[in-house]
Amino acid sequence: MTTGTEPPPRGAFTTAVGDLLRRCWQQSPAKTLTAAILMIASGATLPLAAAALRWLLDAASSGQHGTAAAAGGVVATLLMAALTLGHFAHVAYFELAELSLVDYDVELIGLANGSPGLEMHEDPERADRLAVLEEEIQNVRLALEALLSAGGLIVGAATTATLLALVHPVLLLLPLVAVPPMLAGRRADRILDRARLAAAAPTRLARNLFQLATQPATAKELRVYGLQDEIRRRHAAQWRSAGDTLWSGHLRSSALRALGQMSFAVGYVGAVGLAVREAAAGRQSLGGVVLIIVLAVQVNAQVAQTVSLVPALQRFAVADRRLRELRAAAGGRSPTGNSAPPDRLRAGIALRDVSFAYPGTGRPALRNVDLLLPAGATVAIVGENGAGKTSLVKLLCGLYRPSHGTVTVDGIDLADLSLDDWRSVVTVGFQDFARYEFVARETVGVGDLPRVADDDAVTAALTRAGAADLPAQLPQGLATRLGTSYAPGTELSGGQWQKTALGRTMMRRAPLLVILDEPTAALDAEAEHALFERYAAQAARTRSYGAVTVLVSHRFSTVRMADLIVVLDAGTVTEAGGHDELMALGGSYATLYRMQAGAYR
Ligand SMILES: Nc1ncnc2c1ncn2[C@@H]1O[C@H](COP(=O)(O)OP(=O)(O)OP(=O)(O)O)[C@@H](O)[C@H]1O
Repeated sequence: MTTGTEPPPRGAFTTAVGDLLRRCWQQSPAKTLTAAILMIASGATLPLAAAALRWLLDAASSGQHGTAAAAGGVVATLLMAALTLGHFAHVAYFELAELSLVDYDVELIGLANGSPGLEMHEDPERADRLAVLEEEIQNVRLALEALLSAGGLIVGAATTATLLALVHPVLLLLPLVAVPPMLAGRRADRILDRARLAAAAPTRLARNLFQLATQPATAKELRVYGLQDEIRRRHAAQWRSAGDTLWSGHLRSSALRALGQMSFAVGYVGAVGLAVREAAAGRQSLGGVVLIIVLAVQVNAQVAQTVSLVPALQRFAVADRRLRELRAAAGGRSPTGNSAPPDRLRAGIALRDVSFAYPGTGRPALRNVDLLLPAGATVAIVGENGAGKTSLVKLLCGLYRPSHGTVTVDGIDLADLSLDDWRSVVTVGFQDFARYEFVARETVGVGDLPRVADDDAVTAALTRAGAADLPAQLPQGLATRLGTSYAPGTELSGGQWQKTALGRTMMRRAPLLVILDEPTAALDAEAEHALFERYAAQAARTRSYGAVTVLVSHRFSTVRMADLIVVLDAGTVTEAGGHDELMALGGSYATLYRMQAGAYR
């Protein structure tokens, strides 16, 4: 992967332009053609109007009044066309850009969530790139306008060059003085790109802090701990840091652009001098002199426009390159196999010498784990904070691949399974479950998308999850819109949100793996115990087809019912067995169990 601070590789520019045009064409061929024709036509009108002006002046100065009147009509028509064609083109490409923007957004959502694993979200470098890209891709309207204007400019510049060559060949050198501003513009843009990338991390952090400071979920803690000023201070510091970086980037790039423009100014003064000398020597008519002065002004405008267009196109080329890199990264890592999972488990899920470190950390979260989750068993995983319980769950879901060792499902390596198919038979209640601000029915129903709107299925899932009372607590039952972040709805308590998450885990009809990774923290010990009993009862039902139920909890009193209890410590399995077996062993499980049991007495 190239870094964002490098210039776009050769060909990136044409690839980006090709990509944009292809996307526009796919959205609407008619609008793409209309916008292109109108912009190109508007590019030729001004130089042609200058030629018509010369015709008008020469005819008028030689007393040919009829010809002068006809030329005047042509000048007026061309000027009107120059002033209006761009506006009509604008109507066409504006809608085209909106359509393309939606298309880019859809692709970005797909890329952020499309990789089989979590790399896109948990690798800070890629998260930064995604944040920059989300912002830059919004410039697609400017890029499209720049691209169409560039088409018009090419036609305009060719017409202008032909007219200049006809008057005096040396004037063809005029566009050459456009080269330094263009080079300066490219360099200035690279400086700006580097500054944007450097400012991405503090900007992201500042936005996080802003959300932290404004979300209802955190409002209580901020007040109790008196964190408002601290968060405000940190937020301001991050914005300042991002702002300073961007300001310095803008300053340096603007200075460079101004320097480039100066070189054109010198060329323009030379062209006007030449026109005056030609007239003084009697080698040019009045019309010819005016043509040189008008065309030189147009060359100036064309160059200024080119210089102003290049950054928009370059920025777009950089964004397009980032998009390609993200596409490659999303498709390149964690490729998924295509074997189908078994329809029932016979042996179970086995971890063989599994070690795992999160990308970029080098510090193993799991080390040499050997474990069999037997078919039909209820397995409890216990361990201190940071012991590796959630990491183990993520590996079981195929959200990450082990750095070493294998996870097999009835002997089939998880890496060979189609992850989509595997996940269609896995259901998980995560510790940090999502709060979908949909109507309640859908918030639960997304646990089994084909039945998202099936009231009976949702009600049955809530009942199995011990949350049958939830719909009655909502003003419009399952039709109640939940949450208040985006639309007026009903805010739920922490425990109620948790119930929606638990309901989701009960939506799938015949899962092979059911995981509860501490989604019960908002429930009291008694409620958690009752809930785990439900899951154990559910496990008895699913045992017939070998489903494995995994419960992660810190509450030892509720995990004792599991068939197998696994104790994790600093990423390794230190004890595994049934409750009685582990109590007899007298190890850390027995000690912690007695401690917790004592606390409840
Ligand atoms: N996304 C991540 N990137 C890098 N390191 C991580 C990430 N998530 C967890 N870790 C690290 O991996 C180790 C194991 O974390 P894990 O979340 O698996 O622990 P846990 O047993 O589930 O803890 P808890 O009981 O607090 O939920 C910890 O050292 C943690 O800091």
